[in-house]
Amino acid sequence: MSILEVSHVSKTFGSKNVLQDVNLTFEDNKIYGLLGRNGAGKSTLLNIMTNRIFADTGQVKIDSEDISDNDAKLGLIFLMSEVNLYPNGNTLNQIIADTELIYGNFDHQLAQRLAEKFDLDLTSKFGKLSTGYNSIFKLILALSVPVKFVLLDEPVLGLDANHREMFYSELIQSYSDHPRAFIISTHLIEEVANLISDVIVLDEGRIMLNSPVEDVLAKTHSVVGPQKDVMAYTKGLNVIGHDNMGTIRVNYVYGDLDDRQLPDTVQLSNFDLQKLFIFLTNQFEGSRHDENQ
Ligand SMILES: Nc1ncnc2c1ncn2[C@@H]1O[C@H](COP(=O)(O)OP(=O)(O)OP(=O)(O)O)[C@@H](O)[C@H]1O
Repeated sequence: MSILEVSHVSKTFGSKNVLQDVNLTFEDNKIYGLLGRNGAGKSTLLNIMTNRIFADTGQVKIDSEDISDNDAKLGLIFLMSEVNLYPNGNTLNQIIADTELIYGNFDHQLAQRLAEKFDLDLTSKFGKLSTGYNSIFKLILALSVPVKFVLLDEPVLGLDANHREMFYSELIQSYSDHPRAFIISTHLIEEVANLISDVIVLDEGRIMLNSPVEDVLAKTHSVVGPQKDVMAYTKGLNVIGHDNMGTIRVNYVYGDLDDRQLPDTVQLSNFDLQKLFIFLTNQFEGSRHDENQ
């Protein structure tokens, strides 16, 4: 198994601290979701992880070897992003041939099958592709290169709902055929929630959450019932958000519940990753500072 390690990575642009002492470990048999609000530093991190830009401090290593200026290790990582690295005048077939020169062992059969499935003509010129097909082509490359770490930065940009579904199912198929690491940076949390095994939340350049999805969801509790009972039950717990529906109150708790007695009037259930993300990254008005607690 290969391990990709990000150690103490920091990056500033001008006076802005975009990444602050980021430490992460990726195994090559998991699908990671990299979540964060706009400007959180996700693309910067992915670019540093592929040596496209340099960290101010810190290191990125694969199996304990620094990746910078290390072609053997860089050949194990592929980043798909909205940045267009390919000449507009080249055909898709030419770009595939060039990609194979860099990464070797390109899965032509898969690329051909996917091109047919998505109705993409590989003799087209790259510069003539629509936004959606530009993404589709780059996704086909990402699934067909023989790397251990596939980094996808906003992979479904411009894809319609049908094409997004098709892509997610192909990703799962490809992963089960050849387990490797996928690191998916996206704002479409609901769409990837069932796909990812681990979730990483980046907030203002710092890692706020880094855990298996299963563990994270097990710590989410929505506590529903009459206002005063809910407030009493959740006193002292980590309430990260709330809703009021008339006299009914929902408090959203993140963390382990202790053995306190649940009143008959109050019900507990879990809530989803998207809601958790919204609460944790403070997109919910008043979520953090609940004056009633
Ligand atoms: N080359 C650059 N020069 C100056 N500032 C930059 C540069 N690249 C990124 N930034 C800034 O760094 C911050 C993080 O940007 P980044 O693109 O990494 O965030 P992100 O999480 O990918 O955001 P989004 O979800 O909006 O794509 C932003 O404030 C951005 O303006």
